[in-house]
Amino acid sequence: MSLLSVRGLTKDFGGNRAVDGVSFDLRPGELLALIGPNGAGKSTTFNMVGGQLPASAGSVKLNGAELLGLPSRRIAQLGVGRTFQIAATFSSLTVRENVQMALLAHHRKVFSFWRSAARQYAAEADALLGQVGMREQAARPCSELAYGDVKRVELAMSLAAAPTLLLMDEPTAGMAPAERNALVGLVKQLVTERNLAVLFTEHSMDVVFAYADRVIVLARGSLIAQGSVDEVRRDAKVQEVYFGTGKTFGAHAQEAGPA
Ligand SMILES: Nc1ncnc2c1ncn2[C@@H]1O[C@H](COP(=O)(O)OP(=O)(O)OP(=O)(O)O)[C@@H](O)[C@H]1O
Repeated sequence: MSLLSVRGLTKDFGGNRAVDGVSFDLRPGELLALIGPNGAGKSTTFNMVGGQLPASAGSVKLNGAELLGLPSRRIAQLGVGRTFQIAATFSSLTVRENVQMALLAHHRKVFSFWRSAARQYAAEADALLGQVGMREQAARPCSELAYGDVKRVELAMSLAAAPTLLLMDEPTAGMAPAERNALVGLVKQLVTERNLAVLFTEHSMDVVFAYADRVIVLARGSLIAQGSVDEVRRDAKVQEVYFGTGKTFGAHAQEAGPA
C-alpha cells in the first residue's frame, strides 16, 4: 500500500515548465531514488512535496490525505521529514545536545526551557545516535566532527521528529565516494529497520545502483522512466539522457564512477 502518492505534479516558473505532470508512489520501507541531469526538476519536485514551494497543478497525498496547499510545518507534523531542514548543526553544542535540541523542537518545548531541559531526552538522543553510529561521539562538540559524521548527526536530528517519510535532497553532496556509500548504506539500513519511506536525490549512480530499491528518472521536468535499478539502467531513454551528460552505466554498480 502506497504511503506517498504523487499524481500529475506540475510547476511553472513564468513560461518555463520545470516539472511536468510527474506521478509516482512510495511505500513504507522503500528507498526511492529520484535521479536526472542538472535542471531536470528534482529539487523543485522535492520542494513541492515538502510544501516549500506551491505546485501549479497535481496532487501529493500522504496516506490518502492531500498535502498540496498545506504549509511545510503542517506537512512535517503529518510525518514528512526533510534532512537538513535545520541548515546546519550548532557547532558549539555537543553531538548529543544537537539531537536533544531536535527532540525538544519535536515535542514543542521552547528554547527558554533549555537550561532545565539539558538532561531531557538525553536517553532518546543517545538511542538515535546509536542508530546512526554516533553514540561514541555524543559528548564531542559538533565543530570537531568530520563532514561525514556531521551528516550522520543531521540524520539523527531528522529522525528525532519520528517521520514516516523522509525527503533527502542530495544528502551526500560534497562527500567523498566512500563516505557517500557509508551514509546511504546507513539510510538503507534505517529504511529497513524503521519501515521508513525515503525519497532521495543523488548524483552518484554508483550509490543509487548499490542501494536504491527503486529509481525514478526525470529529464527536463518529465518522468522518463521508473522501475528497479536493473530496469532503469537498461532503459534506452535513460541511457540516452546520461550519455548526453557524459555518464554511462556499467553492468555493476561498482563499475559506474561517482558524479
Ligand atoms: N525559483 C525558480 N525560478 C525560476 N526557475 C526555476 C526556479 N527554481 C528552479 N527553476 C528552474 O526549474 C528547472 C528545474 O530546476 P531544479 O533545481 O528543480 O532542477 P534539479 O534537477 O534539482 O537540478 P540540480 O541537479 O542541478 O540541482 C531549471 O530549469 C531551473 O532553472
